[in-house]
Amino acid sequence: MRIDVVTIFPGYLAPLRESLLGRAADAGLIEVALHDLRSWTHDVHQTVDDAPYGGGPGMVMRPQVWGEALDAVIASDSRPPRLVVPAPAGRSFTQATARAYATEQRLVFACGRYEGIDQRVVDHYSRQFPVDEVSIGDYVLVGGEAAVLVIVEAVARLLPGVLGNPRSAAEDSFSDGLLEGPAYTRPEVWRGQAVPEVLRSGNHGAIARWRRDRALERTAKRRPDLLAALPEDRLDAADQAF
Ligand SMILES: CC(C)N1CCN(Cc2ccc(Cn3ccc4ccc(-c5n[nH]c(N)c5C#N)cc43)cc2)CC1
Repeated sequence: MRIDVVTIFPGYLAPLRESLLGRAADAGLIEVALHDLRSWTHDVHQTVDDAPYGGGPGMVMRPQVWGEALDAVIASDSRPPRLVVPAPAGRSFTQATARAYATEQRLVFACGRYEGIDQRVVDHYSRQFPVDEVSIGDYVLVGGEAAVLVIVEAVARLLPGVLGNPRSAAEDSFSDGLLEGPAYTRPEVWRGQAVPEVLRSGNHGAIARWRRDRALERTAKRRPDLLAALPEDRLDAADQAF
């Protein structure tokens, strides 16, 4: 997978080259290219923003510079892109979105700042490629860069060969629609707290049941919306207690 990120703060995306993603890049599983939006400005001040039509606070990012940048970046590789634009008003980015993006050959991220990017940029490219405006959560950030770090990590970990243990991605939260339950490791007792007996029993059936119960219990308490959204056939008779 090729990932291009256009931003006025390329240094913000440096973590994409660290650890998990760094190894994936070194292994050729992911190619990451960072592009400074200001490279496509033509004035001495490298202006990327202007006052909003209709008035209001803040500034909006100019369409001309984004158009020149995205034209150049998209043309730099033959793989067809999905353009991803993080935005507070975007559709929610979920694990299902991450799974869908993991099947793409190429993702191009447009990181806005200020009050966002002139809408005509999204409208223009939507006529040529799939374009998604996505939000990583119901809180307000200052720009799209943090969202790109989140999205790229959530997607990259699903790519074959990126995670040391592929079962992790298959069994983590949200994969079966539930939150995962509590996890434990040695020592058996820590500050007077013992590991639940069943996990040391060697009874794999009982362990699986206990883990399922804890996942259902936690989901019911913390994310009843996920439980309500589960298809009927995903809950068996033993689950009905939740
Ligand atoms: C004055 C008043 C009526 N306005 C009302 C609407 N407000 C919306 C507004 C607020 C902040 C920003 C800053 N910003 C620029 C680009 C950008 C990309 C993503 C995000 C972002 N924030 N939160 C997420 N989950 C995000 C994601 N993904 C934020 C971004 C842009 C836009 C702005 C203020």
